[in-house]
Amino acid sequence: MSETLSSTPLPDGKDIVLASNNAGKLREFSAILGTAGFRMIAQGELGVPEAEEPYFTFLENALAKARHASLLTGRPALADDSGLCVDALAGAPGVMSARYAMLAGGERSDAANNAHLVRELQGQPNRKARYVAVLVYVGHVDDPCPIVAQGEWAGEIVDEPKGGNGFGYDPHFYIPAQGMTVAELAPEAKNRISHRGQALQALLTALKAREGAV
Ligand SMILES: O=P(O)(O)OP(=O)(O)OP(=O)(O)OC[C@H]1O[C@@H](n2cnc3c(O)ncnc32)[C@H](O)[C@@H]1O
Ligand SMILES: [Mg+2]
Repeated sequence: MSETLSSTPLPDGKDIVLASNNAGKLREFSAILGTAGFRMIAQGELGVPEAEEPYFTFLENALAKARHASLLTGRPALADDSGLCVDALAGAPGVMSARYAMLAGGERSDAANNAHLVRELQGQPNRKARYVAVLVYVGHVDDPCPIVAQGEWAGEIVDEPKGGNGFGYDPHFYIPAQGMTVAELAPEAKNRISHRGQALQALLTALKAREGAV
């Protein structure tokens, strides 16, 4: 394996590198895992550049991102590959959620992705969709037993954006049970019930068991 970016061991064994550059995800990770006694360090703070995400499943991309961060830092790493899967679009944008508009010749931004999504669903009565998050934790780059956790959250795509919270597709992702879009939900409410929140709770249980903390 190649040189790590930093060889200085951290004093606390509970430091985990968050293998993500998405500020929205990092906020949600820190809010949930911070209260569980794990200190999160964003990979950007350690100089880790964006990893390649060449695969067609969330699982493979998440594993690639976690290994990449662990390889370059020499530390445990946690990655999240997630996205929006729309029934009427055969599961698209799926693993391409972050690059949806870009792959159609537009820019890489939440605004462009949302505009592209609304266009693609024009005249389509079936609005069912779900968010999916797959989390992978590796204790080290060659960890033969990564911890994997998955969460899903069902909703409907609405044309009119509503709300200012969250990130990504949240202003267009309506949750019938809540009667509002995810961007209208308080951040704590989203973290409690979201795809990422569910996956993180499962991951935490497994992580604590591995740490011998339960
Ligand atoms: O790979 P990293 O660095 O973690 O950041 P990213 O934004 O590229 O993340 P992904 O490759 O996993 O792509 C996920 C995209 O799916 C969307 N997404 C995932 N979770 C979401 C959420 O909770 N709310 C809104 N959109 C979400 C959003 O557009 C993300 O950019
Ligand atoms: Mg990405």
